[in-house]
Amino acid sequence: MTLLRIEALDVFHGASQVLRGLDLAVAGGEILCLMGRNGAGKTSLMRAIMGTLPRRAGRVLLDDTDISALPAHLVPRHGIAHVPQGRRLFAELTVAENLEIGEMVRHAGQRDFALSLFPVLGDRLGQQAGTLSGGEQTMLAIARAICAGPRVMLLDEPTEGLMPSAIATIRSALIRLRAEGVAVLLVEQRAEAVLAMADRVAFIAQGRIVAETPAEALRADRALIRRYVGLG
Ligand SMILES: Nc1ncnc2c1ncn2[C@@H]1O[C@H](COP(=O)(O)OP(=O)(O)OP(=O)(O)O)[C@@H](O)[C@H]1O
Repeated sequence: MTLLRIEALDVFHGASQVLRGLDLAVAGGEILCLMGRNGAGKTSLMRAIMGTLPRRAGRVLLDDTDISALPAHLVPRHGIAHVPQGRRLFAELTVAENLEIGEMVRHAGQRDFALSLFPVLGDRLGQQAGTLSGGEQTMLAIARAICAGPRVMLLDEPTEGLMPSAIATIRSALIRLRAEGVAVLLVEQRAEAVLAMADRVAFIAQGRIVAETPAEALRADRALIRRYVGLG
């Protein structure tokens, strides 16, 4: 069942239009990977869903409820969590304090679940977030998002630049979230990662979705990825 639906979204940066009538839907229990060239509008889409980038036109629906009019700070309370590029942790605060900030969003009682996905964080609750390794910081950003009890999770290239062991842990966590019925929208550029996780793949170019396909079709014919990313 569709949890997140984006309809005819127009977004501008100043005078330049970065999303053009963009439509996209993500179901609960689905990992949808968004692929596209640099500057295609992937990050802008995530920010527009969260309301941190203004929308000129179009709607964002969560479970058929229009949340477009909500101020950005209320969007997470409705169950959409965002793990942005750069993670936006509170570097001076401890692991435990960062998790508490996630919990304050919805009091969802998800801390133990989040820590079960990333046991290393449980061993480091008193450590300052800024002193964690890159992979651990990404795990903390995802764990903090999970603490808010999301039904929809947006992640912007979470495994970029990480070691294979951290990537594997994060991948397992996203697969667990899918099993819990969360709708996962993942910006991911590397074909291997997409093929390992995605149920469906949407390709964005110049602010529009130019193709959508079951990941199965890409697994059967990997050359399709290059063709689709080159579209537009
Ligand atoms: N703050 C900004 N001010 C003006 N233009 C911006 C701003 N942020 C992004 N843009 C422009 O909007 C377009 C879409 O950028 P966006 O970051 O959404 O793309 P992206 O697909 O996420 O790219 P990348 O893979 O490089 O992160 C690009 O042309 C970019 O130059």
